[in-house]
Amino acid sequence: MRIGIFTSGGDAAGMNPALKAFVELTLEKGWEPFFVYNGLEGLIDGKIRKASYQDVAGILHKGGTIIKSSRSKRFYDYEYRKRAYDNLKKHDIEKIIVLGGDGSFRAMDVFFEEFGVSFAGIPVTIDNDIYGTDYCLGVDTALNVIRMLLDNIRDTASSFGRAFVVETMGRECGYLALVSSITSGAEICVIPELDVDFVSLKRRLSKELASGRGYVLAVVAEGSNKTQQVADFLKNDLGMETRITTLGHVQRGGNPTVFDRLMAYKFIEFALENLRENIHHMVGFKDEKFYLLPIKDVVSHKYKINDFLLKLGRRMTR
Ligand SMILES: Nc1ncnc2c1ncn2[C@@H]1O[C@H](COP(=O)(O)OP(=O)(O)OP(=O)(O)O)[C@@H](O)[C@H]1O
Ligand SMILES: O=P(O)(O)OC[C@H]1O[C@](O)(CO)[C@@H](O)[C@@H]1O
Repeated sequence: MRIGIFTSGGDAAGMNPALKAFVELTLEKGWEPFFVYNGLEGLIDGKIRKASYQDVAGILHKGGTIIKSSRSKRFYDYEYRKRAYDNLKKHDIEKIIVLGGDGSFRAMDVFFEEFGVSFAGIPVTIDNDIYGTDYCLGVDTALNVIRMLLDNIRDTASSFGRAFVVETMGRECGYLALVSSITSGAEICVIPELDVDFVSLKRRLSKELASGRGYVLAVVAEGSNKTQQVADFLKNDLGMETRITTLGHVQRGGNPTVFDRLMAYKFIEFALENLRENIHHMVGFKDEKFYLLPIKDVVSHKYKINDFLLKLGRRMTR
């Protein structure tokens, strides 16, 4: 059997370990692994090549994706999806594994409906915002990168007695900011999922500053659109010298953590075990178990951060 794999949407650490696992496990099964380079764009342009052990040697520790990723305007048009299908047929590729976010799964579901190409989607995004899975590959590495950066910022914040507002990525989802706030001991956490009570915040932090607090760390999710507002609050309401740090794309890079490397293998193994005829599902990880969820269910629901984490985060919003 010939199986293709591609990476799509925002890259995340864990993609390379997953590609390595894919090639090794596919060959072990006596199947033929193919790389589709450059995501959906490469599928349209026929950038498809048989993969070998050599291709995946020495990539386990690398962030990003050695086969490149893309977002594709053309894939929204039937004409280009047909071209993509013809490319797969040319190589006799029967099934696909896609490493990406729910946008990429949606794209492949449309493709499945039109051409019957079976596929398994593995959730890979630093945003950890996909319905049906507690964990998306790459989020652990991103959280560790953010942790390191927040520790560094704390060093300078405490040295100067300043307030820092640190903006994380995550699109509309506050997961990265929330978990980072909790695990870095931030004083303020602002995410789209929680309301902020600036009056209570002022009361609490004024008291803390009066009794010796030397600096303030606020972590703000990009999706809340409140970075400037929080900075203005710290400056005007608390009278603190304030700086904003937007972490940006540094959060997407870095070598994958042990956890992401291990999970990459587990996701791929489960996907290959279940890559049967007519599969058009995502491999989810819930309650410590892997399972399959139809893409229709994935894309018709919104991911919700679990209540326990939200409860911990709420203490930093007031
Ligand atoms: N309904 C659709 N029909 C055809 N193609 C689609 C559709 N939805 C998404 N796509 C394709 O999937 C690509 C990837 O989607 P998107 O940019 O949302 O990234 P993602 O996979 O969700 O990853 P991330 O959000 O982490 O960057 C889009 O650029 C587009 O080419
Ligand atoms: O790389 P781009 O196109 O600037 O996209 C950035 C977006 O991608 C992500 O890094 C991953 O979805 C988001 O957190 C962020 O909003």
